[in-house]
Amino acid sequence: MSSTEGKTITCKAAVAWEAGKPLSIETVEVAPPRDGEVRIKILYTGICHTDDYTLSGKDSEGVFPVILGHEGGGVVESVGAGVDNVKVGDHVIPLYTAECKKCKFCLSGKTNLCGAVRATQGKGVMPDGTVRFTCKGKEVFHFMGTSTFSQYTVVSQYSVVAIDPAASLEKSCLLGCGITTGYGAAVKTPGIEGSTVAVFGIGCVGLSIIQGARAKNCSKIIAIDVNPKKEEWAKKFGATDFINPTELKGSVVDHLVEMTDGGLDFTFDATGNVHVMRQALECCHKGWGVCNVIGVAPAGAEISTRPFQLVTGRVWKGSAFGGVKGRTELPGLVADYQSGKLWVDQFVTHHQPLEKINQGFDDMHAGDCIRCVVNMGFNDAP
Ligand SMILES: NC(=O)C1=CN([C@@H]2O[C@H](COP(=O)(O)OP(=O)(O)OC[C@H]3O[C@@H](n4cnc5c(N)ncnc54)[C@H](O)[C@@H]3O)[C@@H](O)[C@H]2O)C=CC1
Ligand SMILES: N[C@@H](CCC(=O)N[C@@H](CSC=O)C(=O)NCC(=O)O)C(=O)O
Ligand SMILES: [Zn+2]
Ligand SMILES: [Zn+2]
Repeated sequence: MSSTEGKTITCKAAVAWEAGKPLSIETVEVAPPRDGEVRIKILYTGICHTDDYTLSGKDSEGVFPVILGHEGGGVVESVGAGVDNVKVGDHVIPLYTAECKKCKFCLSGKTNLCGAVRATQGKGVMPDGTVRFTCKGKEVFHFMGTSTFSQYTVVSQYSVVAIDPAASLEKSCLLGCGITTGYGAAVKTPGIEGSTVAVFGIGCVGLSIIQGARAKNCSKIIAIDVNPKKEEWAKKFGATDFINPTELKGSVVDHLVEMTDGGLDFTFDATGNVHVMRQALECCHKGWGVCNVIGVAPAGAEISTRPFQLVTGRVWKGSAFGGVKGRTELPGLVADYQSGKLWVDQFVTHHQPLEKINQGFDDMHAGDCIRCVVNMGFNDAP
């Protein structure tokens, strides 16, 4: 039993008081976990573009004040009644895509989406409709069921998975979102083995798609990005070609169709730009090309194309968290990282302490950052 079990913990967190403003490092109170909940000491967290997107005010589910963050790694501090999937001291990764293993979605065998906590998660509250965070006497909302920008957070038992304690949490926290999202989206695509692939947007997600496509021996892996610095990154991860659309005379779609004798077998959008999503569909091969939308677009944005693109056999689909079931499959990805099969360390380009988390957001915008890992400030962190 930990000395803090059953008690409110006072700790540091980065609070987003309102949209469009920098985060504020505050002293917050974190209430004990209730039935079916887990309180986690967060040691490290990545900063994902989705945190930035919600902070910007463009997220239709955005609520403030809130503690953002969903790419964390930590240690279980205490558990509420009825929790049997993790225990105090376990090394864990919080899961923004929960897995209850008993809802209609989880039992369908068709999706990694889970219905157990998603509705309350989207409102920034725990499954019982209340919050565990307070700051300066005000209630603070949760984010994506994880809120990893706090030294301690509370999550549903369905939103956490234990991993091998021998794995570095400083690195494997990135499996909580970006790497798993891209790698899973690629390797779980039926028929991708040996095929031709185009990846739009070469950030953490895009590089992870390339990594997955390489693992599946794709014959052509074309990386597309408007940032010329991404060519070296894309080639390092396994891209066979790189295109900067701003350097082309004609359209990127025409160029890709010509390069691939009629179009790609599989394409992926990892930009969040709806115009790019259209390009990613329209460069697919007639009759069978499949476009997977992964990027998150602002509230109100819509995708469009001529229905003829679909009539002639192209498919538009999407995926969240790479189609990966977190509690069932994430420990396997951690094992793949430990064995060297899955690159993770290579994604970490920047580090910041919690006090400088806003600098981490600036790093992300600078164009040469793949992932910034934030150290939450525990001197005993492994
Ligand atoms: N569906 C899901 O489960 C998840 C979705 N996301 C979303 O995926 C997207 C990518 O995330 P990150 O890799 O972290 O972002 P990132 O910002 O690191 O990478 C995006 C890349 O797209 C490039 N880009 C921007 N406009 C472009 C254009 N017009 N054409 C080609 N390239 C362009 C940028 O230069 C950048 O390199 C974001 O929208 C993020 O919110 C992230 C994680 C999970
Ligand atoms: N709140 C947003 C939805 C954002 C979104 O699509 N999120 C992805 C994960 S992005 C991670 O970095 C996701 O998991 N989607 C599935 C889900 O159930 O949320 C909005 O309202 O647009
Ligand atoms: Zn993310
Ligand atoms: Zn479920």
